[in-house]
Amino acid sequence: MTLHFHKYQGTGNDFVMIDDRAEAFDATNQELIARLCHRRFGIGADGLILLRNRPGFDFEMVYFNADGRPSSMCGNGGRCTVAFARFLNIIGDKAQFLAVDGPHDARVEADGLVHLKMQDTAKARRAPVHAEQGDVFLHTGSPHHVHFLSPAEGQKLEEYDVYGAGHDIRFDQAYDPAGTNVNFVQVPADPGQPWAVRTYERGVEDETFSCGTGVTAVALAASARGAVSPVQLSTPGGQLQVSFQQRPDGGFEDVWLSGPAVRVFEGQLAV
Ligand SMILES: N[C@H](CCC[C@H](N)C(=O)O)C(=O)O
Repeated sequence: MTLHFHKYQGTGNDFVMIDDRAEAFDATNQELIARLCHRRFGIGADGLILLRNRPGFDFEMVYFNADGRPSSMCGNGGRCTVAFARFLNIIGDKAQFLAVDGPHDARVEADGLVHLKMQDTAKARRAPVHAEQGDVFLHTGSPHHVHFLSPAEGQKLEEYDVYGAGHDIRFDQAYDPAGTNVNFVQVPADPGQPWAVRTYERGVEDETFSCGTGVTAVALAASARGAVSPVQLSTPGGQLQVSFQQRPDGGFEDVWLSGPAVRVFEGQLAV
């Protein structure tokens, strides 16, 4: 069988994207998905996304991590799927699609900027590990542990051992059995400045260039440290913005993740 695919990236978080409206792709074939995502033996990506038809919605997004397993919501992947749907002329500049965590509204601007509405999010709670360092946990469609680097420790985000520290937290038994993604944040001198984030991603089992649900979790957690909507976030893969309204119960609604989503190339592969 010949597989026709497109490669997309959203601030460096990259995906194999497949127009699977015919539902010809075997979504149960974990080995194939992992092989397609493999950086040496395959196309190479942080995840694989199927765009499928779904009655009542413009489309459905089915997301798999690079390990080949179905996963929770992917924010950057959602933005890329909206850009892909626009490229396929399935949508105009607005969309409503179904993902694993429910319906999402989205808007695409002429310059390619994609705004994705995220699910309402409960307020940050003490993380089950490293709470003494002020670490918090939020679920923004995917689970996220957030660690704010402490200036007193003189830590610099660009020198931080994101893989080592991230791996330890991701596999800590306190997060069993599902695990979590792990975000490390440099607090800006002025909360109105960009918040720098690096993320260890579950299911990729490595640092990614950015994580959409991750920067969303960071922006919401940063609201308790002076950040005001819209929050600018800088990641190794580029700039993202998160806007939100805070609810009286401390939770968040009207949460939007905004940033670029780029079609890098398309290709065919015998599978
Ligand atoms: N690896 C994540 C899913 C993808 C999240 C990330 N790529 C994003 O943009 O939100 C997890 O297993 O929870």
